[in-house]
Amino acid sequence: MTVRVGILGATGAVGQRFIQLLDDHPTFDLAAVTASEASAGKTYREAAKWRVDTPIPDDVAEMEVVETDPKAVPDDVDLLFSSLPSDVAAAVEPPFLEAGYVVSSNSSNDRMAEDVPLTIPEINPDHLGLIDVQRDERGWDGALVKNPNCSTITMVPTLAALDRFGLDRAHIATLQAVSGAGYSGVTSMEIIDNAIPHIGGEEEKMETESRKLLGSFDGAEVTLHGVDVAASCNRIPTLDGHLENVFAELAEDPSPEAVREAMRDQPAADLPSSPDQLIKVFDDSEPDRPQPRLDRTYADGMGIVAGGVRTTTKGVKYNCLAHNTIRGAAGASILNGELLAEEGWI
Ligand SMILES: NC(=O)C1=CN([C@@H]2O[C@H](COP(=O)(O)OP(=O)(O)OC[C@H]3O[C@@H](n4cnc5c(N)ncnc54)[C@H](OP(=O)(O)O)[C@@H]3O)[C@@H](O)[C@H]2O)C=CC1
Ligand SMILES: N[C@@H](CC(=O)OP(=O)(O)O)C(=O)O
Repeated sequence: MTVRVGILGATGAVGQRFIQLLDDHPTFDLAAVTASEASAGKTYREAAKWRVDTPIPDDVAEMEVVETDPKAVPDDVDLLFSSLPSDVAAAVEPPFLEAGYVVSSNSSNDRMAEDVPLTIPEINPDHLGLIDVQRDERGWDGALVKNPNCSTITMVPTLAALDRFGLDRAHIATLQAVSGAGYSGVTSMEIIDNAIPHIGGEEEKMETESRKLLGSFDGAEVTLHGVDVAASCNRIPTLDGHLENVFAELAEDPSPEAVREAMRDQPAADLPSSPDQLIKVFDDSEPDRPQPRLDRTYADGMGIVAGGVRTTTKGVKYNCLAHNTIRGAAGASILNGELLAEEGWI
């Protein structure tokens, strides 16, 4: 079955990743690209300052960019991906939902709303059931599904694997790539030869979104997981790939090998963009992995890579990494779109 898709905010950094990842997608056919009024009416090639490392697909280059308005998007588009600034998304997504579109959104607004599924297909696919609650409460014909923040999605699959040992507490320090801040987010004068120990709002997102993702859904509401999460976020001068140091306190006392096995056993999803093995784990023979430059393209950027598993007095510490604009952004929304299609929500 072919699904006709559109991208809201298609000219931006994440929008460009959507276009790259949707090129040659087995079932999704790109039919609409939107951006701001300043870009509307131009061809995509004219409107987008293309910065992705593969060329703009020929058919997309000549597409007309339209306004981010339900009236400008063809009615026969089945699924919209959203990569708008969150304040814009908060204003613009509801009219699309009222008009009956299903929106798989990467923007941070409404991630913690009680009736909005915040989903990683390999971790909490059942939370999509919140769509029925959402439709009842909001009267929308469409549906809104969110993927998490890029730093959150990097660690949550590893925490899910640790939960079999009784996950009590997780403390995390991040080393985040500059692409996470967008093309103009940090200047070269700020970041070269430097590290910035603050990323606005990021720590709160990691601390709350992770508990929702790991929480349980009873058909009516999500109960947050009881794990105590504390994060400290740092920007460093890598281009792509967020690396994180995790310190997890556990009820049980597993060996590093048992932890590595649990991470390797964390199930993948049977979806077109899901990796065959969700978490790749380095053992003791390569204690200096994962590294952003060497490991961010694991599984075409859709996988999680972990390593350096060591015991502590109350549990384990380890490092994990994911590609922030692929697994952490556009790829995460596409995977949610694939799950929506697979489960018949579109
Ligand atoms: N960069 C990253 O790694 C990550 C980003 N995100 C999130 O994804 C979202 C997009 O980020 P990013 O791609 O970096 O942002 P960009 O600023 O690069 O792109 C924003 C997009 O939104 C469009 N837009 C801006 N204002 C309006 C408006 N008023 N009406 C309609 N369209 C508008 C822009 O169009 P135009 O070109 O015409 O201005 C552009 O297409 C954000 O919410 C961000 O927080 C999430 C995870 C990672
Ligand atoms: N804050 C993230 C990127 C981002 O935009 O996150 P969010 O999707 O939560 O807005 C970073 O700097 O790496």
